Amino acid sequence: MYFERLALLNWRNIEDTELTFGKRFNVFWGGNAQGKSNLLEAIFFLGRGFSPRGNRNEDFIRWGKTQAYLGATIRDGELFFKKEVKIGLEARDWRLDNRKEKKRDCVVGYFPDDLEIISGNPFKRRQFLDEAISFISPTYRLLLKTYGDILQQRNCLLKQPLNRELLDVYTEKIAEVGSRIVKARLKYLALLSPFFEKYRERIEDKASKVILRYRTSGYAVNGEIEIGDALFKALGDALPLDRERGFTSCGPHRDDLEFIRENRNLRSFASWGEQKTLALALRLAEASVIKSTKGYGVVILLDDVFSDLDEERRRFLLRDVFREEQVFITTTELQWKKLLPEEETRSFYLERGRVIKDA
Ligand SMILES: Nc1ncnc2c1ncn2[C@@H]1O[C@H](COP(=O)(O)OP(=O)(O)OP(=O)(O)O)[C@@H](O)[C@H]1O
Repeated sequence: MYFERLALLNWRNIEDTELTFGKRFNVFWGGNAQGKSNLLEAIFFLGRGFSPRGNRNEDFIRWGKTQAYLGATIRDGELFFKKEVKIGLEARDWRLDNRKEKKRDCVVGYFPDDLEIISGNPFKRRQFLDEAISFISPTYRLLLKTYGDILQQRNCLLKQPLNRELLDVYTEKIAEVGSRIVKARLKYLALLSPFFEKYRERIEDKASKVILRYRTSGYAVNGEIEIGDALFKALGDALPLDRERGFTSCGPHRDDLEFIRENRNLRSFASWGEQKTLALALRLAEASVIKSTKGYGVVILLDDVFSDLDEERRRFLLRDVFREEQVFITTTELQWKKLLPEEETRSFYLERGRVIKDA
């Protein structure tokens, strides 16, 4: 699958632009704050249906305007389709070949905000897991929705005078649906971890491994007791405190993913450089899981990755990792461009939201 054309109107600082991309490497370059990441974000938004940089319509729309438009022609083997979205201040209108439909495509992006997956609060890591799993398993998305609804109802009940019978029904439901979420996350981590370690090894300076460890919020997942039973018991034990606080304190909505090196949680110890390479390894692993489970290619977006990598690592990414995918790269300097195959590379120079050179 690859993006053949992209049209943008009033998307962030980009006024009105139409671009034709190459099947392999597409480089957006220029000075700081010219619109490179905005362009990359537009591709991600069209591909996946949400932005990695926020969710407010008014932020996507060019300041002073009331509507933005993105449209792309996407090729998939012999097929091609047109995907569009109009973003108003209040609503989004998705179209697929002129039909009202929203489709999720195989786009994986590394953006600088991804550092928060390593060092930010647990919500960021749960969000990473949930988005990645939902993409390969649409039923997981439904499961999350169901869980969210039950949780909300249980939290309401916790705040009301005790209705033990009804509360027990919701506790059972939380344990049942919650355990399915936890199992899906553990299964996903088992798929992700070997890829993550493979990429980490190649793009980090450190030899010591990083283990991805799922941390539950007060219930066991050690195989000795069924996860649903363990969660049910933990929910029961926490009930007096949960009623005092008015919310459910254990379950997948409170769990975390830990990055452990030499018994230390990197959330508190990773340097900025480590956070960056680990987050990059994680996104590359996410793409590899999609390829291995779905069996088809992924469009890769890399926002400001190359400036901090040495030549060996750049070469590894460009030659060993991305052998056939369409790759979009943003950069402020082009010294490393010689590593890209000239005949398979297109460059787009950006200045104040306008693409002024298409080499
Ligand atoms: N809704 C909007 N309307 C107009 N301009 C916007 C909007 N949202 C963001 N911008 C501006 O777009 C500009 C370009 O942002 P972008 O993140 O694409 O920069 P960049 O070229 O990737 O720069 P860097 O190399 O520094 O990351 C910024 O100055 C930002 O303030």
